[in-house]
Amino acid sequence: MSDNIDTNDQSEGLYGIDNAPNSLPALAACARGFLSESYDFIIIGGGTAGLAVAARLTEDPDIVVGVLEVGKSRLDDPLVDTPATFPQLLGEPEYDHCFKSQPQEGNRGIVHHLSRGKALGGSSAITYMLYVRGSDADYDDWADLVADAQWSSKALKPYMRKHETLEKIDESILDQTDYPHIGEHHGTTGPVHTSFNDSSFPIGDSTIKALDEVAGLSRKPTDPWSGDHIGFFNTLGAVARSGPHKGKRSYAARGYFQANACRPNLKVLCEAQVNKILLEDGVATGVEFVWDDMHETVYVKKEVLLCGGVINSPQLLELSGIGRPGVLEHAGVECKVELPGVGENLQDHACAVLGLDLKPGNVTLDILGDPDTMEAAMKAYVEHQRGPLTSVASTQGFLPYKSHVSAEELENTVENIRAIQSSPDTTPFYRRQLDQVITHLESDKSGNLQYIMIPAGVDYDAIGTQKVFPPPDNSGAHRMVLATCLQYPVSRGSCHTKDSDPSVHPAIDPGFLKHSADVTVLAAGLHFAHKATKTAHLAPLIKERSYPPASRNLDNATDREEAVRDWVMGEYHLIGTCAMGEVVDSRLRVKGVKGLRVVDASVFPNHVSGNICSSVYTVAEKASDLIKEDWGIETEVQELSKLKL
Ligand SMILES: Cc1cc2nc3c(=O)[nH]c(=O)nc-3n(C[C@H](O)[C@H](O)[C@H](O)COP(=O)(O)OP(=O)(O)OC[C@H]3O[C@@H](n4cnc5c(N)ncnc54)[C@H](O)[C@@H]3O)c2cc1C
Repeated sequence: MSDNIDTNDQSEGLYGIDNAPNSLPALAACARGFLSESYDFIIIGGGTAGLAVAARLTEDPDIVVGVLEVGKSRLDDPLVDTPATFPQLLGEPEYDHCFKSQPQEGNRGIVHHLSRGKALGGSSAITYMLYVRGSDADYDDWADLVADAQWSSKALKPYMRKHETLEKIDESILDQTDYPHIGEHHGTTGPVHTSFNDSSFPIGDSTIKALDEVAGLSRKPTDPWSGDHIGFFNTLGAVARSGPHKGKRSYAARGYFQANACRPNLKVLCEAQVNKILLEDGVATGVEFVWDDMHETVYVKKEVLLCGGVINSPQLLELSGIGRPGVLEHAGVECKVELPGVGENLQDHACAVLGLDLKPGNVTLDILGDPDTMEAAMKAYVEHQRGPLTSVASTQGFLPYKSHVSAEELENTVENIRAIQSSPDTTPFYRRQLDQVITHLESDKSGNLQYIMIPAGVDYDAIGTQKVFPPPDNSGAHRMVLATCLQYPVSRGSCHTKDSDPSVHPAIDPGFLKHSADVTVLAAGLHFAHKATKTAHLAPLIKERSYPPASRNLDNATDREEAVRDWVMGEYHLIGTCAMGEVVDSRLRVKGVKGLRVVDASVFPNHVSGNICSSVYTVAEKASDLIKEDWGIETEVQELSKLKL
């Protein structure tokens, strides 16, 4: 790790203030308090991106920002703060919007529960906290799609660093072979703290060795956060390891909001549901919201910034009359701005899994089912803010699809995709996206497939309730899951409002396995993972495979594809429903409307390889500078450009 990282340095002032309620003056107690201000910017959604933008814009004391968030503040809620308790948040309406998908035809008609954070901090409050970045090619793809070099990997790197504080690796990790990192690609003063677990399971090391062996890899990625993450390693988590929030989740509400909650020019109203963006002559002038059953209106002096996330941002555009005319007519909403891309291009990373029961003597998080061990873990957490309750599932890595298949198989997969490109129904945008997917498939360096080892069991019947990660029981059994996740899907879904009533959830189709090329690629990944379980590093540790069932012979190609069709789940990485290039321009302004931008995961024009929260923070940091530039507010761009990258 670079010597210049001082994790105790809180001088930036973005982190680590007292958490007592009276230290959060920016949190409005009621709608009247919120409405007593007049705002330059209104931000819809105090989530991952929304709070980042609010923090950056209010660095200028003359800019007044109001944030409306439908969820509650969960600052100091132990279920949010304690990394190991994240599964308990999923499927709980107090924390999760609990969306449901349309039946997924590519996946046996299954209806998926789609978690989205409903809290100050949004989905960053309920993630499993893996801190991963995309590869350089991903952001260069964005820049190509929107014809704007400002979105290239080179241009975004300062923003990757800006949101992060990399913490020191724990001294108790003696063998650091699988913990690669180089300081120069990491931030030292950002609001989001990232760290490695302070303990590890031997099964994680065995898994990395097994995956390395089957991949034929002898090298480790130099720094998987540098833009090249091919290979297997222990990843970072968004968990603080020092300071007043040691051992807790590091997320937008903590790093971007709480740290700035004394700013007089920032107001946040929670439990406020925005129902509509007001448009006058093509200009966004304010929003209508409901708080405690009261309908309120707030007007804005400069811009409305829509940060409602990948489901609610397109829904709100449509409820406000911006979108595809047929969709709006069907929902009973008058069309004010025709914008056919709204709600289209929905993508997620679909995952297939191998469930493995381990032989006695192996230890996973299931150990927490033993009351004595749990008591010891709680003690370590309460007294020292460390131990298994502060851990994330860190064993993971990426490989190119090309490394898994023969030249002929690769060609067949590519031909299958080219067939879509030649269809007259394929939009020019999708055609160009598919060019990028093909380039990734043909590359030796592209992370088409991500592998994640979860040291715990999964309930395969719970996909519709999101209770897929059951609490550990006291049976003494130890289980692990090896997930294979598709990073550049060909399939596209959509998210459209069904009704002019904002409380009706939109129709959400994540499009899992809609196109057979996605099944082919995932099945190749599943084969690779299956082979890893047969190596001398893993085979002696495994009692039996619990999933897919033994009736699926994973040495057989047809069975592998059927196994993928039987069960996939999303990686919670929904993106793209207000895509840059289609719905917003490269300055994130909604096309055909003045005074309205979208800033959240919905603007990603195409998918990236890896978990996406870091990319959302990066987009928000970039957007903040774009907004500042457009309004003549001083930015840090010059200062950033001086940083050595
Ligand atoms: C369960 C889960 C696990 C994940 N795990 C990881 C992980 O380990 N690593 C990783 O990198 N990524 C992970 N992700 C993905 C990542 O967290 C999200 O992609 C990212 O946080 C999305 O940020 P956003 O700003 O687009 O939306 P959000 O953070 O969801 O913010 C949207 C906000 O808008 C609010 N809102 C919506 N509608 C309205 C309205 N009408 N009025 C007022 N407020 C509204 C919402 O309540 C929410 O707070 C995970 C996501 C989930 C859901």
